[in-house]
Amino acid sequence: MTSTFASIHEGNTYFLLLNGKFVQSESGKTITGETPFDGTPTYTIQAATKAEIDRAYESAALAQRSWRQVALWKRAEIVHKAATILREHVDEIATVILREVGKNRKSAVSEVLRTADLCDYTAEEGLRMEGQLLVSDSYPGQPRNKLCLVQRVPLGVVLAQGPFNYPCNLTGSKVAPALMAGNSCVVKGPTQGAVAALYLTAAFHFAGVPAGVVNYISGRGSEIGDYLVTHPLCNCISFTGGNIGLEVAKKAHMIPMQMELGGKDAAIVCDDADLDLAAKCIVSGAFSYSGQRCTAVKLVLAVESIADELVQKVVERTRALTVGHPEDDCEVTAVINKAAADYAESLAMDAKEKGAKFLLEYRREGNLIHPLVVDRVDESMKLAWEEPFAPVLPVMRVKDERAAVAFANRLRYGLQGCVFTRDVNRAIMLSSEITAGTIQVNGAPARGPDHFLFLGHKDSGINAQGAKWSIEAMTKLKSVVINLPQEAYMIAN
Ligand SMILES: NC(=O)C1=CN([C@@H]2O[C@H](COP(=O)(O)OP(=O)(O)OC[C@H]3O[C@@H](n4cnc5c(N)ncnc54)[C@H](OP(=O)(O)O)[C@@H]3O)[C@@H](O)[C@H]2O)C=CC1
Ligand SMILES: O=C(O)[C@H](O)COP(=O)(O)O
Repeated sequence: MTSTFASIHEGNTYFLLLNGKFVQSESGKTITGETPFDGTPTYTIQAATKAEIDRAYESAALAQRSWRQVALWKRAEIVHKAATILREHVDEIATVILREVGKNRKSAVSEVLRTADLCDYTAEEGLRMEGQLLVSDSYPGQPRNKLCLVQRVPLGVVLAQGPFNYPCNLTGSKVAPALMAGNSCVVKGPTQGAVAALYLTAAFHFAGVPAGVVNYISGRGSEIGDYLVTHPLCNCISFTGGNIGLEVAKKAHMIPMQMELGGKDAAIVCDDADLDLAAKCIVSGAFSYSGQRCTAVKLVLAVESIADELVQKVVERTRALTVGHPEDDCEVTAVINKAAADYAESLAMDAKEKGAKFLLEYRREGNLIHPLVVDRVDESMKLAWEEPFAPVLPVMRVKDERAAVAFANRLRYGLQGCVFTRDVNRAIMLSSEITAGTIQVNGAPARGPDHFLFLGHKDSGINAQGAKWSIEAMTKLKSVVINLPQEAYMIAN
């Protein structure tokens, strides 16, 4: 059976989507990716030109004028259809994710299905995007002779830029709410993950959005990124990625932004914690998808009195992790590329040189770093502060939970964190004092489920994500005030 997606590529070469057409770039330039795990060629994508970026934005701006007047139920019907298309092609798309970003098959399948669920939920959330009616006499001294109708209105063209680690889900977490809000999209996929992001974008095209409502651009962010984010027809930037996002935010003009950036999520383990639970959450939190999650546990702050016992449990569980090829559903696989592996290695070696202890043998084959627990990390080490985005877990021992909170609050990031304690009051008190978007109590940091609030404080982001909040982030408020000739009270009897 021919795939719905047959027209997005020719053999191994994948196209741009401009104004409803899948095309090769006029640049004649392409980029061929390689698998993180064995360096074999994956797919060839287009290196778009500035003129093609202009066309994408122009098409999106024009199409949005009609799209914003498409009935909400119709928009929802199309977004639901996109979810169905994703489910119908889950294996095809999961294979692309596995090859492009080295995610094991089970997790890749889960990412696609999670994205379909996100689309369905967002469609329903968009249908119920409430307005508001205000009456003037609710304000002191006012008669009821004014009615204020408040609505959310679309921004126009949303630039949707996702990271490599969830090339389908984090692109979908932008496109679905953008469309439900009445916006159109220019999608720029991560170069490693570009084809998965193209599949996601194309799913909306095949679901029936009018030409120009979704457009897809590929090419190196370092080459075309500035042009994309400063484009005069860009009305909103929804960006997920690393510190580059901080630069993007500074370059962008006065437009709304939804920025989900890096994290250094700390796990605070109190002296009354359930250490088996804490160890389980820390190991899964630190090493799933090889630590390449913004919400990965990236620092353990263990109260000294329980640190030895906790570390022993963490090491035992870490030793049991499966390490190897994503096709074998191994939990730890190669990180995205050599530069990422080199960076993580440099952080680990810097810590070791400054006195930290490797509790497992350091092993690396190419981009595959075996899970490593680094104990007795202190603030002189880069690993205490920076984001490895790899299977390297630092443990810092602290006097008590107050010292743990104090250190966590010195981190530049404020995405998530987690607290392990049996005392709910203590959990609430500590969570309220930690400067982060979300604190998980007795659980690992996580963005999912995708209708939950998800946001970063400090250098971890601007604005918020999560079905409802993403729709809001891609709209503005607008009001119409009806001035009545005299007071008017609606009555029922
Ligand atoms: N808070 C969150 O929800 C998440 C945060 N992250 C963070 O992202 C990082 C890893 O993901 P990664 O993909 O490497 O992130 P990057 O920041 O490297 O890339 C994110 C996106 O920005 C693009 N880009 C690169 N340079 C520029 C530029 N100058 N202008 C505009 N866009 C540009 C990239 O394109 P290209 O691929 O072509 O370089 C990609 O599409 C980690 O720091 C992680 O913490 C990841 C996932 C979720
Ligand atoms: O990109 C990421 O790292 C995701 O936002 C993490 O999502 P998860 O916590 O649900 O895996």
